[in-house]
Amino acid sequence: MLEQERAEIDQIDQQLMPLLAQRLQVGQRIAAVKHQHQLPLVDRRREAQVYEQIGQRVPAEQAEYVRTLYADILLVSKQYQARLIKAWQDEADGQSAPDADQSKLK
Ligand SMILES: C=C(O[C@@H]1C=C(C(=O)O)C=C[C@H]1O)C(=O)O
Repeated sequence: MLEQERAEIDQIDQQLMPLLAQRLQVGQRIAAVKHQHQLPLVDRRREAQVYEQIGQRVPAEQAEYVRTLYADILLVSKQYQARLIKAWQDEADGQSAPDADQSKLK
């Protein structure tokens, strides 16, 4: 019982997990550009495009669930980028302690 379905889910996860890691990896490159050019971390217009694509790619009855999943994917994506940018900034500032200089906190 359920072996077949769980094997299917395992196969899907096998594709999905590396793709999620790859997505974060591309985010790392985007973060580097944002750091280099002092661009804001969050881009709401781009996020709206991502959510819009869900409506085009997912059956209507599942779109709401996929949107919820993407809210987490985007959140983690931004957390990851924020951590990278902070580390690069600290490096550029000479490894100052995180709260040693309040003026550097965003
Ligand atoms: C990856 C980016 O950074 C943020 C994260 C996004 C994402 O994970 O899709 C989209 C927009 C930004 O808020 C980006 O700017 O493209």
